[in-house]
Amino acid sequence: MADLLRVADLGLSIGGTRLLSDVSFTLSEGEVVGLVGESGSGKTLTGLTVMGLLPPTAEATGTVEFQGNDLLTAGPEELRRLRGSELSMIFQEPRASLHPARPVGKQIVDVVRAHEQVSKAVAQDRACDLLAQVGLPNPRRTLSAYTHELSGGMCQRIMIAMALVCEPRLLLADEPTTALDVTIQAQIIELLRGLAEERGLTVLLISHNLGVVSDLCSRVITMYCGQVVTVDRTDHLLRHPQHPYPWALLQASAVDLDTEREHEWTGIAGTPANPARPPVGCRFHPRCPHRTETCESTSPDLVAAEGGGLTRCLRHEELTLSGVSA
Ligand SMILES: Nc1ncnc2c1ncn2[C@@H]1O[C@H](COP(=O)(O)OP(=O)(O)OP(=O)(O)O)[C@@H](O)[C@H]1O
Repeated sequence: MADLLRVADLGLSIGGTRLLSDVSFTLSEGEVVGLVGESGSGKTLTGLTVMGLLPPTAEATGTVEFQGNDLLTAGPEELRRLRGSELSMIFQEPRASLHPARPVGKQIVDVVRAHEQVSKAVAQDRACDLLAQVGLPNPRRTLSAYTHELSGGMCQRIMIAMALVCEPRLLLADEPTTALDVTIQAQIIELLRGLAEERGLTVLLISHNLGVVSDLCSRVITMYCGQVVTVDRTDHLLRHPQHPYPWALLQASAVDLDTEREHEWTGIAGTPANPARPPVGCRFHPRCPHRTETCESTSPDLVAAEGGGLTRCLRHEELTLSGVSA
């Protein structure tokens, strides 16, 4: 499959503070890929960089190639056009992204009419179709509802409907289920899975939750302290992590290998390193049970690992880290 997105050596500073370094990964057409890591590891900033939604004081280096065009050198007009036609992003708190004092139907109609030169009546029919496609019962009635009349899961379905207006090729979903209860989380994940399969939509699912990611994604990118530390197939990552960080994430989240669901989050010992002041050497070394003196002084590159993935661990060839036990 052709690469839809190719991020290479991405670095990002905001207001002179370095927050992302050497972020590299690819997404193929139609792939659903997870981007995981603890809070502050740089997942959202990576998504916002792809969308061109950074604050004015941001400076990005490297390349973010989408369908062969470098988004980092694209002008604001071109980025706006892409966001209106090829790229969409949904966020953690859907209610916060919707206007509380306007019926949701009007808000979807606005988005439709911002993209297509159609009458209000046609835009309303399109809004209704979209609500049906994201599994909302009674779409006509939902169009006239306000957010306070809808559940969090319904609001997220509406945000997904809005993200689909432009029929994007790539959907960035930033913690789309975190604010929802477990049953609704599963329904939203099923919806995303269906959309990816039926539309060939490429999805980058940003989450700290390995259970959610392992349910939906064929590959997983792990970030720590502003860097990508592994890229691997999900099944391989769960059984044979090639880096002590995803290994620790797996142990801490206790993913059950039989169901591939996360049942408890206990956290990793130690404090996440701050990307603005990263440790010398391997950024994970202060929390790594396998560190050596070399890890304290030598920065590892992202290199090929056993199983076909990539890892940023100096000791990956000698360590045998087994995944979580069922
Ligand atoms: N606009 C900004 N200005 C300065 N620092 C920022 C800005 N946005 C994010 N950061 C910092 O960059 C780092 C990465 O943030 P980011 O939001 O990408 O992390 P994350 O992995 O998505 O975490 P979370 O899961 O909590 O959303 C954090 O240390 C954060 O405080």
